[in-house]
Amino acid sequence: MTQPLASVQWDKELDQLILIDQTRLPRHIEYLFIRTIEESWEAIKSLQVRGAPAIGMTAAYGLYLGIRHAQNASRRELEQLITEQASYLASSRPTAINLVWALERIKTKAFNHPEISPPELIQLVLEEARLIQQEDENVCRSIGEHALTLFEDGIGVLTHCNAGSLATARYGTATAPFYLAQEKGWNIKVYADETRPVLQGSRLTAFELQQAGIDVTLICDNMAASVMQKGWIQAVIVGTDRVAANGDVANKIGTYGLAVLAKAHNIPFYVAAPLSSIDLNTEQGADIPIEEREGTEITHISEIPVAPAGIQTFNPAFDVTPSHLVTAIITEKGIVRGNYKQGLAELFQNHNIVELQINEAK
Ligand SMILES: CSC[C@H]1O[C@H](OP(=O)(O)O)[C@H](O)[C@@H]1O
Repeated sequence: MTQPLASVQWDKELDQLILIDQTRLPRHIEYLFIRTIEESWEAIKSLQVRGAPAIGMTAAYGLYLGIRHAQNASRRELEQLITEQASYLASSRPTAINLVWALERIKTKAFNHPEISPPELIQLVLEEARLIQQEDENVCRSIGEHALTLFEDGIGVLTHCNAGSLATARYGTATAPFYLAQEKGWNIKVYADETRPVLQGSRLTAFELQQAGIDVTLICDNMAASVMQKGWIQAVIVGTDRVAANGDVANKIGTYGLAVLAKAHNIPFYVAAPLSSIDLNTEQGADIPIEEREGTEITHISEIPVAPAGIQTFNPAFDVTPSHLVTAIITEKGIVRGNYKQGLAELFQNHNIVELQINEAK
């Protein structure tokens, strides 16, 4: 098995962030050397790095890049700068809660240490960013272990978009059970939706699973119903950008349709959700801000026009799946079913997870 590509790496020697440019995959494996907060913001905005956990990590490192030269600032000036730079990074994409979760986690940690000097505070921000990345790999593996209790050797599983190793520190969330099943010697047959318009499924999920030697079949989004009808799919598993307190799930556009199809075919529909993607401060899915992106993502593929010039477009990057269509939410702390409002709240309470007070422009 080829080790999955690490989409986000911190270069300690050169004090820089190294990203795989995911807009160039699968044809070209190219790296971006990020040295400023502006480059971090642009990498997130342009989907050079994408995937909720990966953009959270990138924002965390970007915050450090945005303050690292303020060694001579006063403590008060530095705290003000951290707040301003975090707000700037949060403006890059609105839906994935991991972005603001990572920034709020760092701010909370930093501001809870009034005794340390500005240079020490700058170093603390970097150390917390690195901790977020290190934890994410273990979180993804734990999600995979819990997800495997719901799968069997030899089943067919459909997934959407890329909630893979490229979207996280390693393993992915929705793809974690595929990597762990391979370690166990199981053969799970993965069906990957291409995921129009940006094609994260064909360009990224199919790429990374094929590289890993995992049995993956690429299908167009409009083929999902047929493969379900043929009986090839025993489960659907997707990632998420944000789970609301009631269990409604924001994820890549097309996820809601898959959930309806799964229900119609009596196929379980699972959501792999790290706690960092669960937002108990947002009551319901209707309150989750849905990013709308440029119409050129729809009208062009690799800069080749596939629609008439000037055509009107509607390009929401995400949709919301109501909780009643979700069979279970798989987290690193366990699997939640049924009454999600109660189950998610209990999960946080039982594991002493402090829900960060996230202030975001709605
Ligand atoms: C674990 S990745 C979660 C989520 O993020 C992706 O969106 P994007 O590619 O626009 O960043 C997709 O919705 C994944 O399911």
